[in-house]
Amino acid sequence: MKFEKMQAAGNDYIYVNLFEEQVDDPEVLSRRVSDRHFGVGSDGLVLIGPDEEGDFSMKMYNADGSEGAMCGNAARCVGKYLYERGLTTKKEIALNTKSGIKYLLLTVNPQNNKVESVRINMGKAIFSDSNLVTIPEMVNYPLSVNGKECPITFVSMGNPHVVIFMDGIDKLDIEKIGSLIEHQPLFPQRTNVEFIEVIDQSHLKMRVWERGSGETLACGTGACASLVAGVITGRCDTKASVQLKGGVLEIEWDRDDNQVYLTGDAHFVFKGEI
Ligand SMILES: N[C@H](CCC[C@H](N)C(=O)O)C(=O)O
Repeated sequence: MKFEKMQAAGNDYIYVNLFEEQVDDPEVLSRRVSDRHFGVGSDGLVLIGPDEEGDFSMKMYNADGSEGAMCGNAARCVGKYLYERGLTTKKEIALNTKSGIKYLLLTVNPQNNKVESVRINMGKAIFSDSNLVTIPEMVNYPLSVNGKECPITFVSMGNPHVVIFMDGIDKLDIEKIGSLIEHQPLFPQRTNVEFIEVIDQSHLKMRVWERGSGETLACGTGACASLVAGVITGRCDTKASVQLKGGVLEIEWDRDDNQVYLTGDAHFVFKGEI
């Protein structure tokens, strides 16, 4: 099976083109390729395929094999893959995901015809979803973690996110606290967790603990959820740069229409065959 490894802000996935390859058990394949010692090494697996409703489809799996409904960093990589590998000449692509159709806008360098950045309409930020969280509208909700009260804000971007504003995120024991929150019974499908330091109104610094993959260098949906949580708790503007371990993402929330936009780059790392 042929694959390509791509990364966006250091969030790396193995990409398989279903127009050419067949994948029978994506959950097993994701666990196998993601392993950084016994596999290729990635945060998960992404499958690119045909679609009846949108132009193409994207499916994403975490490193533990669980399926994620949406992935902002992978969606940008898929845009670059589709254009540069010749599957489309469109610069506006409707990508169908488990959380609905997302619209991608590619910025292409006319000199070399390479995709320099991708802007995605990530859709609505949702504050209550009984499938994802048992308490509606958790804004600065005092969650008890390890016997300590920790104010959390819940935002779904199609997938669940818990946002925590705090100082000193560099020193945080994210393995411990991230995993504890991921598995809280409040979140029936587990949750992604973002730790945010507010630099100023338009600059956030973030570390992320991803459901099913552990700490990753970036999370697009997480950056969107964090900006929205920052706005509703009065900490930042509706447009901000989010600095992650693996790069910077630009996020904008059109509050009137409740549409969140994510912009950032995407890169090929290598091609391989297993
Ligand atoms: N890294 C991804 C999100 C993966 C989410 C996944 N961990 C889940 O919801 O289970 C992003 O850029 O949006």
